[in-house]
Order: sequence, then structure tokens, then C-alpha cells
Amino acid sequence: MSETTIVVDGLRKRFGSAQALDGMSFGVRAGQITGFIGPNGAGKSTTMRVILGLDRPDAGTALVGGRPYRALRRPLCHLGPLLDAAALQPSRSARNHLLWIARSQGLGAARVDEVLEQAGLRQVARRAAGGFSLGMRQRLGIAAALLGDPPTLMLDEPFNGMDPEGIIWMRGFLRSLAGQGRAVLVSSHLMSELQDCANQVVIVGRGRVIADMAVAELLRSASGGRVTVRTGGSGAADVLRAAGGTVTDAGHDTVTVSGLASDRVIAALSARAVPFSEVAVHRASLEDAYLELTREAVEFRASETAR
Ligand SMILES: Nc1ncnc2c1ncn2[C@@H]1O[C@H](COP(=O)(O)OP(=O)(O)OP(=O)(O)O)[C@@H](O)[C@H]1O
Repeated sequence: MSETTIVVDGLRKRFGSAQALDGMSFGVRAGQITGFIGPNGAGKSTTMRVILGLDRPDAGTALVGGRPYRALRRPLCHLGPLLDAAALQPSRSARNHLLWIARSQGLGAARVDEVLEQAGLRQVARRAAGGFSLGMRQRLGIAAALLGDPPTLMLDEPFNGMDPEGIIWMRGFLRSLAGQGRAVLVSSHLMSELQDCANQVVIVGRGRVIADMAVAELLRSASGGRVTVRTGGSGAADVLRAAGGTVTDAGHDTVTVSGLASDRVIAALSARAVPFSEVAVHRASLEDAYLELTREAVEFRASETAR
């Protein structure tokens, strides 16, 4: 098992009447992209702020490499954060913005030029960051997070404001960072942004973890073992029931069954000579799986707002 670089344990935090964190616990491992996903208001940003020591929890702990972030002498060398890409001094050039952060960590200009190159900002390094699009600001935020060459990166909504080309670049870039053995925690309220990118997902709602699992496992569990058969003949539903399946939907030329693997579906239909033209194993998208898991949290919030 790879090393756990961020450990969040039992965090609780209340803002007035809002219970922002309600027992949030999870770990982030090296060499993986961990998606931190949940609907608006689920507590993702608050968790990240607590990890950085910017908000104080009412209970629980958040450790980076075994220590509170604020206790680290050169914190950017342990964890590179991207919290709010819009937060920069607009008249400062991208390079000067990074030089200013680098100095605070005892890092030199050579490192600034390296991260500008990595984030694809070399050409615009001397332009005022105030004129940057949100997508370019996200790249600048990533460059800043990388300055201390940290083993862990924590990025709050890094896909925000990025065009499709930028999103593809970001996914590839995050994959390469994990490939170097870094732990990457990425928040998003859209599961689809993390498709083909995250290995692990921590799905949150109402201030706590709803699911913490490998993406492959999430997809398997959401598919529910359903198989759809296209059939011209009648009787398919009865045959599949008799074979031990549960028929969940029977249209005029398709039948959906669960509890029977596709090879058993084929064997049962063939044995009773029921004609069929297609047998499809249902595959849930990451988005389907996520919506299923978070529906209850979203409904709760909607009913709270309606009161
Ligand atoms: N400084 C604050 N003062 C008051 N309430 C706050 C504060 N920060 C967060 N909250 C509340 O805490 C809850 C969790 O908010 P948080 O921003 O952590 O969620 P989130 O999952 O990051 O949502 P989003 O996807 O919208 O950024 C929300 O109900 C929010 O209104």
C-alpha cells in the first residue's frame, strides 16, 4: 500500500447554523489522483482550508506528512495548494507573482522558470496576470503549487473556467504528477471532469464521506449487474425469471434483467429457443454512479432551502 500523505480524521466545523463538516475522514495516497467530489456546499473547500490551517475545526485533525500544515517550516515543499486561482495581484506579471511566492519559501528564480515551463506559461510569463483568462490563472495556480516540488498537491476546482483543450491538458498533467509518485487531491463538483483521470474518489455530502473507493470499483457497483437483451420473440422475460434473474424492465423488444451474468442469460434464452439479437451488459458512467450516491445529499439540501 502506498504512503498516505494527507490524513483527515473526524473533522467537524460549524458556521452559525450550517454544519459544514460533520465527521469528515479520509486519506490521500502517494502516486494516485484522488477525486474529492460532492455537490455545492458539501464541505470540500472547508476541508481543504482546514488542511491548510486557514480554518480551525471544532473537532478532529488534518495532518500533512504526519504534521499539521502550519507546523511545517517550508510548507510549500510538503504540499502545494491551489485554492482560489483568481486570487492574485492583477498588475504583477506571472513570473513576478511566482518569484514573490518562491522567495517566501527560500526558493530561487531558476525554480520559477521551471514551473512556468511545466505549466505551459513560458510565452506569457512577463504579461500581467490580471489579463489572464481563468484557464490561464488555473495554470498559474498549478505552477505556484509546484514551486516547492512537493510530494502532495491539493487543488480546489482546477478545471473551473478551462476550455475543453485546457481540461484535456490538465488531466494529462495531473496524471503525469501522479506518475511521478505524487499524491494529488483534486476537488470538483462534476464527476465527468475527473473521467479518465482519478484513480480513487472520495465522494462527500453534508460534511461527511459518502463513499471512498477506487474508481473501477465505483463503476462496477453502479452498474448493478444489469443485462439488457434485445429480443424479437416473446417469453424472454419469463425464461429469464425462471433462470433466477430479476426482470427490472420489459419493453416491447427489450428486457433488462439483473442477477444473471450475460453468459447465463445467453444460455437460458438459447436453451428455450427464444431468439435474441443483442445482449448488452449495462455500464454506468462515472457521472451516473456519482449522481446515484449523492442524490440523497442534494435532496436534503433542497428541502432545507425550501423551508
Ligand atoms: N466562511 C463561512 N461562513 C459561513 N458559512 C460557510 C463559510 N464557509 C463555508 N460555509 C458553509 O459551509 C458549507 C460547506 O461549504 P463549502 O464551501 O466547504 O462546500 P463545497 O463543497 O466546497 O461547495 P462548492 O462546491 O460550492 O465550493 C456550506 O453550507 C457553506 O455555506
